[in-house]
Amino acid sequence: MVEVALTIAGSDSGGGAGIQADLRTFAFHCVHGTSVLTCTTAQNTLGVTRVDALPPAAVAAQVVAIVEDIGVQAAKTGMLLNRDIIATVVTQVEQWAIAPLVVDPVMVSRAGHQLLADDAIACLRDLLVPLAAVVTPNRYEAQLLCGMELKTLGDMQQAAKLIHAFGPRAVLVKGGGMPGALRGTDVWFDGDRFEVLQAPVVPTRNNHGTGCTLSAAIAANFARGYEPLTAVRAAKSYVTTALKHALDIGRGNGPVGHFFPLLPNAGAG
Ligand SMILES: Nc1ncnc2c1ncn2[C@@H]1O[C@H](COP(=O)(O)OP(=O)(O)OP(=O)(O)O)[C@@H](O)[C@H]1O
Ligand SMILES: Cc1ncc(COP(=O)(O)O)c(N)n1
Repeated sequence: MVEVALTIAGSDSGGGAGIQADLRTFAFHCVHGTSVLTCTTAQNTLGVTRVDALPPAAVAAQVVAIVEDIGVQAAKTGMLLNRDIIATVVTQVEQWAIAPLVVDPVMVSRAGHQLLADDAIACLRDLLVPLAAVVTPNRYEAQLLCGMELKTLGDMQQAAKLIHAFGPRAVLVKGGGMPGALRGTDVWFDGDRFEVLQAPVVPTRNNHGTGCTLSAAIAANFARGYEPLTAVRAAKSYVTTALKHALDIGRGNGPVGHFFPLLPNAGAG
């Protein structure tokens, strides 16, 4: 059987994050990737210069085309941009019972560009997050979702608990934006147990797309039938390897290397 995963996300013209990172991640995991585009970004390693939304009806039609014919074993959401697109995605996920769903609550790019309208945060939190098998906020997104500042491991655990109360089955608070050794540390909470997932900090500025890659790898592992925590552990290990093989391209933050670990003479970025 061929496993199929779906990403509902934005396009990154520079190829480092968004749909492009998700599809490469699915392919690396030998899972067929389907995609629903929510918007295009004019983007490179330095930042985002323009964002154009797709009409919500175009988003809905892409979902229908995929689920009516192909079907998916797991899905993830990334950049959803605005309230109308979020509401459309929620309707489609519910109507077609798309599950398990990984929600990456993308809000701001690594370079500081806003990727979600201010008035859409509550909509994402109240309508989409409760449908998630796993929601994967980074430091900044966790702060916006639960209203507390994150400085320590204890703060990450507290935030995971607060976000769990919004209704997802599990929360993974990611540490890429945390200080010191916490940069490679993520916190898992499923309502029952906490788990601290640790990886050595990879000393590279080429970290564009880490969050997209992690959530896509979790979805791919779900499609392959992994249990949630097993899916997350394997995905974290993949991101660490991809970071070690990040690409030194452009003048800003280059992308992680999704396939480069496989190539002979793959150099670390
Ligand atoms: N320098 C690093 N060394 C090791 N692991 C890292 C590093 N930076 C990020 N990570 C890991 O990468 C994953 C993604 O976390 P991060 O906090 O960077 O997400 P994000 O900010 O959503 O990413 P994105 O850049 O796609 O928005 C997490 O597992 C995190 O621990
Ligand atoms: C289309 C799109 N989706 C997601 C991100 C977040 O990734 P990052 O924080 O690495 O910029 C992005 N920059 N662009």
